[in-house]
Amino acid sequence: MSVRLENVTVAFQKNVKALDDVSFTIPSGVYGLLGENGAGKTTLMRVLATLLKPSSGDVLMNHLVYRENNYPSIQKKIGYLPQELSLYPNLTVRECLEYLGGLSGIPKDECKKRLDYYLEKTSLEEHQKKKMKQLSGGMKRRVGLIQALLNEPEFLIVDEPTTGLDPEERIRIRNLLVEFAVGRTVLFSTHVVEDLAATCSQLTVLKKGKMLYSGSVKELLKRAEGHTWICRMEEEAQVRSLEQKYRVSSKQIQEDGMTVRVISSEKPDVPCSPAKVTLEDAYIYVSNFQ
Ligand SMILES: Nc1ncnc2c1ncn2[C@@H]1O[C@H](COP(=O)(O)OP(=O)(O)OP(=O)(O)O)[C@@H](O)[C@H]1O
Repeated sequence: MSVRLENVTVAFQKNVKALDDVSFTIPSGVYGLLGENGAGKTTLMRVLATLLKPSSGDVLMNHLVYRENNYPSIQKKIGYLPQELSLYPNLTVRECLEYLGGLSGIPKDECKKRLDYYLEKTSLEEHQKKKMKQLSGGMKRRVGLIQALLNEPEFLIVDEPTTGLDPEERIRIRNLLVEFAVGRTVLFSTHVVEDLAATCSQLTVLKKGKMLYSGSVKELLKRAEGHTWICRMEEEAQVRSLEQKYRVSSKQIQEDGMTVRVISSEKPDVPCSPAKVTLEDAYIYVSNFQ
């Protein structure tokens, strides 16, 4: 399954475009959607989930065009984890998911099997008898993910699925999404670059509604090659002056001074050496220099 956006624009008010002429194709596997706050990620996902009609442009799921008469067949193939989801506070985790499974028309025995599997995969087995209102934020996020997975959709759309999860749970959820994506399409939106570095080989970068990059992680890394530097500074004042001139992506204090990572089109005019590009560097490079 592949999903294609063609010149999609969403304008909430005149002159304010949450998405501005965005075109790219989401093939099967895990596909990343990266962008700062307000970049347009949630808007794009809502369009893909059929919850929002674009002001102009088209979306196609394989050859099926996103039009109201096609929505029922499109929606059957979609699972969606929105950024905010409130589920029945007085039901237990299991009751809530069984109810949602029933609404999706999943046969009872099959629903039970899937629930056992996904509750184990998301480490929620021991919490399944808790009421939804008793769960922590990270647990609610995982229940939300199960509701999106339960129907085993061909196209899974997940909006920041790892928010509020501890490091071990993050890794488990990322691995679950990679496993789930075999033979399916998963759109994974986040502003945590690390999550995408670990899961996907292709992505789109958005900024203020515009598409800055769409393609492979490899090609994105290549773009920042020769523009990432490691500078060694001895004094805090030197670091401050470097920060005023260049885009600093990270700083590390060491015994003999400070190591500063700089993203710059030209070699900084301080002692420095080229660094191996990370996805975070490449993201900062395309977001600021292209
Ligand atoms: N219903 C709405 N009405 C008016 N403006 C909106 C609406 N929804 C979103 N916007 C605006 O559209 C832009 C994109 O918002 P969106 O929520 O899609 O960004 P995002 O990339 O998901 O951000 P975040 O990472 O903070 O969740 C923002 O400027 C936002 O204020």
